[in-house]
Amino acid sequence: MALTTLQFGQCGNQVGHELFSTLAKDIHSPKPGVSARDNELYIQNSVNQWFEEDVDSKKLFARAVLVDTENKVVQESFKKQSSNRQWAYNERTCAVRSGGAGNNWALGYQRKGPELLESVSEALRFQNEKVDRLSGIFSIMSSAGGTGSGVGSYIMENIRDEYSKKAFFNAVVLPFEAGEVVTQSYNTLLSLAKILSVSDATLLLQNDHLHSMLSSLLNFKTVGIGDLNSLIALKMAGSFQPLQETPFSMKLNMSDIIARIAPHPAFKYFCIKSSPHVPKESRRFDGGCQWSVLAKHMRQMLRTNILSSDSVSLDWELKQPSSVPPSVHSTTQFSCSVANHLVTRGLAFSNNQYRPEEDFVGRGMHPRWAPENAAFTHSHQTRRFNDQDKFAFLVSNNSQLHVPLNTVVDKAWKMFTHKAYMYQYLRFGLMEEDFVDAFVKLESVVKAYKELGKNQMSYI
Ligand SMILES: Nc1nc2c(ncn2[C@@H]2O[C@H](COP(=O)(O)OP(=O)(O)OP(=O)(O)O)[C@@H](O)[C@H]2O)c(=O)[nH]1
Repeated sequence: MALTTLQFGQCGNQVGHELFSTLAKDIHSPKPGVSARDNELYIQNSVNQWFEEDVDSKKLFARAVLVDTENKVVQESFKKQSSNRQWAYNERTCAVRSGGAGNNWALGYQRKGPELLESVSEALRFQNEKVDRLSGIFSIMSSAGGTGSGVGSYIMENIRDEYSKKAFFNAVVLPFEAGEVVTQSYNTLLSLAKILSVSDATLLLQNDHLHSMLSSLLNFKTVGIGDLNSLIALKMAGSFQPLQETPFSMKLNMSDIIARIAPHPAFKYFCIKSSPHVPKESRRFDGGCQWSVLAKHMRQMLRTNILSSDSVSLDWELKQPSSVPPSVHSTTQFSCSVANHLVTRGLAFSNNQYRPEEDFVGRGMHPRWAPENAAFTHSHQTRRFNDQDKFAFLVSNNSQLHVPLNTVVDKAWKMFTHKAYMYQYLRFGLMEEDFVDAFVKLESVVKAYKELGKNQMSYI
């Protein structure tokens, strides 16, 4: 099953580059921990999903289209790969204009998007006609600038019909709350609202949260953009690299996961939680941790504080799993999930000792309308990942997602009531009604996720 990745703007291109580097590193892992045959099968599946392989040189070419309104980042991607012998981009799959999009969704959506549409469509066709079975289109962008958000939403909207039978999903990087772009809340609001009607599912990635993970779990003294991207790429690759059929877990590909994680049109967002993130020098730890401990730790990440309606009380993703069972406060409860998909990678998983569904399926963990067997799925892959014996990922669509979405709506609304920076958008043809429509759409999503949270049950 093949996917084509669309990389939009500075962030989309940098994250995309890091994703393909992580995938190539995983493919070429010197210590896969499985038989040569199983390793070969995994590599074949992974290459088919993400890359084109040159028959003679065996070099991998990313099945990607690079889109930007400035040449710089795309050029840098090509420069970086001249020293990289494992994989490359194909030069025919770039769609680039000059001038930038000035951190303005309206400039990106109204001007630059239409200018780029034809070359993006051509580049996509060039990539896709080489593929036997295309399963989906995966777009990556940030929401704060003008290109990722504006051009990204315009292109997604305008190519949707051509790929109406394919999984169509995207990853959006949300800006730092104390962000560097003054109009970032408007851009985020407008792009999330637009993408909502065209994407089957949207992975939300929060720069602030990723930053906290790197500083508190991996002890980074300073965190650069490249570090954030490595973590994003790790989460994506860990969740979407090939999985295997076992007696107790399901072999799902990326589009199966998307269909399961966002089964309802009102709940199309998801996040990826992962553990354990261990500094290299203390890697001894991860092999010693039981799968049951790791899976229970992942479940803790679904806890919220019932005394605070707006925030997650203790973020368990910022803690290392401990072999001591967590002490649980009566003030915490599980957030209600539309769906959770647990991916475990590494040492064999035996369900004689532990069945994760016992921890992830139960009273109040899912809305009443969600069939319990579909609301939680588990997939395993025995091949080692990221040079660790055990790594778990939780792809989760749960009520906590209302928090980052609500923050965006609140901040944008405060600016909108003062008409702040509106002229920048109106001069590119946007109208106040477009903002009002976007607020209505996103507020209804926030409300749906908040209501979902009311299904949650106190810990018993
Ligand atoms: N995680 C991550 N965030 C990034 C990266 N590059 C930029 N950002 C964030 O993305 C937002 C800015 O968006 P960009 O992608 O730079 O902008 P753009 O889409 O290229 O749009 P224009 O600059 O207006 O043409 C800010 O919130 C940055 O913090 C990156 O490589 N990784």
